[in-house]
Amino acid sequence: SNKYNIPGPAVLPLVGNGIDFLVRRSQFLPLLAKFQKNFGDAVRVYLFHSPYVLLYHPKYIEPLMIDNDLITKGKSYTFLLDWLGLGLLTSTGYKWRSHRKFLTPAFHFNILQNFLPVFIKNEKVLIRKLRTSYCNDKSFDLFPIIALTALDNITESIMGVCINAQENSNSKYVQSIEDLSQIVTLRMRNPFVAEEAIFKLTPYKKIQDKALEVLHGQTNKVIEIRKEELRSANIDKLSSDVDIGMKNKHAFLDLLLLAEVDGKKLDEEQIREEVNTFMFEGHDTTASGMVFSLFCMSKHPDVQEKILQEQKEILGDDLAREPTYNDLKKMKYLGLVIKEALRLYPAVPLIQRLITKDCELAGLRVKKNTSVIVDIFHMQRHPDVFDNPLEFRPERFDTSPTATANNVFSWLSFSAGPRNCIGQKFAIMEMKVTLAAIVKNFKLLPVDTDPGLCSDLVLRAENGVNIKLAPRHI
Ligand code: HEM
Repeated sequence: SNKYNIPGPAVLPLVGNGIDFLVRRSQFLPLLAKFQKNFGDAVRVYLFHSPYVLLYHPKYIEPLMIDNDLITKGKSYTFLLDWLGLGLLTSTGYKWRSHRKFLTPAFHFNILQNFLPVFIKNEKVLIRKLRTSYCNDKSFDLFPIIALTALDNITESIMGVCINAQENSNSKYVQSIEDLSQIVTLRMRNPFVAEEAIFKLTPYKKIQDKALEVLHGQTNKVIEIRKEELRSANIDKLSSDVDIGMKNKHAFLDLLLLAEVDGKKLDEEQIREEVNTFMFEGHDTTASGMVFSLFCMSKHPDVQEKILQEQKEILGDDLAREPTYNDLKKMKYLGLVIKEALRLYPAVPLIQRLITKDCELAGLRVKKNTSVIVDIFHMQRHPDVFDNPLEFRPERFDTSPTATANNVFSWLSFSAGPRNCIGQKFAIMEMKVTLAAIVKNFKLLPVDTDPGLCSDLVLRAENGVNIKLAPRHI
């Protein structure tokens, strides 16, 4: 019997609907679309004996996102634990609450302003790379290139350590992130490989171990470099809370290394968990966001012209001038372009919560221990939520939106409620700096291949996100 008043496909003994989920990575989003088409905006499925509910409409999603008790992440996040441990993304309860409170000041806009020179420096390296190696008749995949820019941005800003990944073009780190993301999401879909005993027998286990060695090696290196800098400067504690909040004498990493939570410094493991979490969550997301924004722009030359026009209005005669924080705030149209690109191509396409108490979501009965998948990707393409949802039209966010689109829960690219993205302002700032520079320097030309979208933790593309570049002269 269905103790849920939620429709879904017929459930087989033992495997549940697990067989349906055995699809190629680029077929997972289409599978979720098929469930929505067949059963509506809320669908119940079972992966083996574990119940999942898929939500596609803001009316069901809103009550979930605003509930201060429903802050525990879904079952699928367990596959991230070997990599990220229980950092801010994956933890719950008191640990999450106290770390969130403790880390929030590090994302105050006073601090973010100090990152502007970092973003500009790395944008310049990117422009030089693009001009010398990619500005020709050949199409190329943006993702690995932009991922290195984003990696340098996060490492140098919040970690306070310079690794020059763009110039050393050591893409072992980026490759490892991609390998791990694919393995982790495979385990989220495939209930067989999900089992630790089976996973260990597959070749994926070896690939995962190798990738973890690279990623953890990198985070350990970053922590060691910063520790050494603090040691040689004789700094062993923060002189006051305002060091972080207002004056930014210290990077985010120093907060982890020096500050106290409940009268105690964080232990080594807690520090590593947060560094791994922020290194990943702080660069792969913005990389995806920038790459798909550029992809959308490549198909819309008029949008590029409008961005350029806005740049001219803001920067005046000298289009090559470095933008100030104030200039960034004035880039309203570019902001709309990013918002619209993230609507169609949300960098985090799916999120999940574990329901920790029997509850009702706008009439849906959801039992304790159900994992609820919020399908941000399809919700943001829902024809009841956005007019002509597949059309790329940045202006849609400018004029008064339709009644349903007005709901803040109809645009969830950064999630909402207590577990929303802590890095939203950081991300928008980084994306504005980088995207404006690219549009000023190049014409983006479309390439006619289907990217083959994959929800591999962040939105990626099986066939790459390809464009061509032609020079502009500014
Ligand atoms: C375009 C860029 C970004 C997008 C679309 C994005 C999106 C999201 C989303 C949807 C969540 C909720 C995840 C969940 O419920 O499991 C989230 C959480 C989070 N994001 Fe972002 N993010 C972006 C950039 C960043 C950046 C730049 C940072 C760090 C500097 C960051 C750090 C985090 C962290 C730590 C969390 C967990 C917060 C918590 O649970 O308290 N993100 N992000």
